[in-house]
Amino acid sequence: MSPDAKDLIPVTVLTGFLGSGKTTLLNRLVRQPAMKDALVVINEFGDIGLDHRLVAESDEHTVVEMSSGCLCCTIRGDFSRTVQKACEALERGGGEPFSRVIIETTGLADPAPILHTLMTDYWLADQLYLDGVICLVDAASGLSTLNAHRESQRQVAVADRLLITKTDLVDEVRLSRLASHLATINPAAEQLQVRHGELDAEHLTDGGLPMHGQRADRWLHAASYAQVSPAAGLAPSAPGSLVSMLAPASGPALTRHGEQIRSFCFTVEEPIVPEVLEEWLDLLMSLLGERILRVKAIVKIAGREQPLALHGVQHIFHPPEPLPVEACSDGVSRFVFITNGVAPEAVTRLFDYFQPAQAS
Ligand SMILES: Nc1nc2c(ncn2[C@@H]2O[C@H](COP(=O)(O)OP(=O)(O)OP(=O)(O)O)[C@@H](O)[C@H]2O)c(=O)[nH]1
Repeated sequence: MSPDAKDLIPVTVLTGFLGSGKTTLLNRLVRQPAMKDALVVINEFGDIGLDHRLVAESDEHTVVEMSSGCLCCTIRGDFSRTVQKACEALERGGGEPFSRVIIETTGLADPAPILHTLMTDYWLADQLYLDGVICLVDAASGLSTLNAHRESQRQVAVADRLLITKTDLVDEVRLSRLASHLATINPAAEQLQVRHGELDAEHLTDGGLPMHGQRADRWLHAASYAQVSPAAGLAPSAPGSLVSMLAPASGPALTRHGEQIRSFCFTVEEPIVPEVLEEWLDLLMSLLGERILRVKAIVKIAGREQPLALHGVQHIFHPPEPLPVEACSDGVSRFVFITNGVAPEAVTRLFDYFQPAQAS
């Protein structure tokens, strides 16, 4: 369902490695008038509820503490119940619904499971929509953290917006080195600099699925990525020969943890037959789902006036959202892939495999 078809509550997922400044930012944010009716869901890692005590100081806001473990890996089911209980309590008390939900992940979390939960949990998907993933990166330690921890790379890779924090601790040269490195992992994410958590709450909003043409461009940022097209002119691939493409290919250097973040935009000029789209994505996700960190697409379907927005994390896709016609005014479908070591050719060859044979 389209977010404006029903009053769904926007969700911001706030991620970033340990010590990157998430709590500092949240403490500032929750004091802004725009955040008055927000629900902040935080979680702890280990026994020290430092985050909670700090955020709880702001008594205008409902803060739900998850009592044990890490949101993304041990208490995913509880996450749904926690948000549900908070919403129901508010309703019983006659309060207005939450204007926004902010989920702070632990510094060690891979955000993908949280995004899966938002897409697949029946209750959550009926009440909330993802309005964006915001990732904090410490200007001083960000480069070494990215090199050493794959969670940190994944957090950056799936983000819609990157906040470079602690910019007071580094000079311009280090800052621009970090900014360039972040752009190689995630070329489309807007980068903002933040000192001591000072950020206008408006920067938390509008990272999610597009509701009108202009936002659609901003959401996809297709032009920021390396462009690839169907492998026109190449002999159709047998499925067996595709297997060789599925190994991580040459490209950006592997990190110590074997991650090789690659992103690209696959462009298809002609409207896509719905069955081709379905079969291609099915096979792609079943063969490569674990290595596809995020997919966003605006697709022109053959025989359908309204384009569709697609949005997936690993092998899970959000139900397609119909968009206004102007969101795809040139009729070209664009798929942005952020992957761990998937060669663009694997995506394009698989697509070609499902194309109807051309009469010679
Ligand atoms: N110099 C400087 N220090 C900052 C800034 N932002 C945050 N800090 C400090 O960095 C440390 C870590 O910040 P937190 O906000 O606790 O980071 P976090 O991401 O919540 O940390 P975890 O909960 O461990 O993941 C704290 O001592 C903050 O005071 C900044 O802009 N400049």
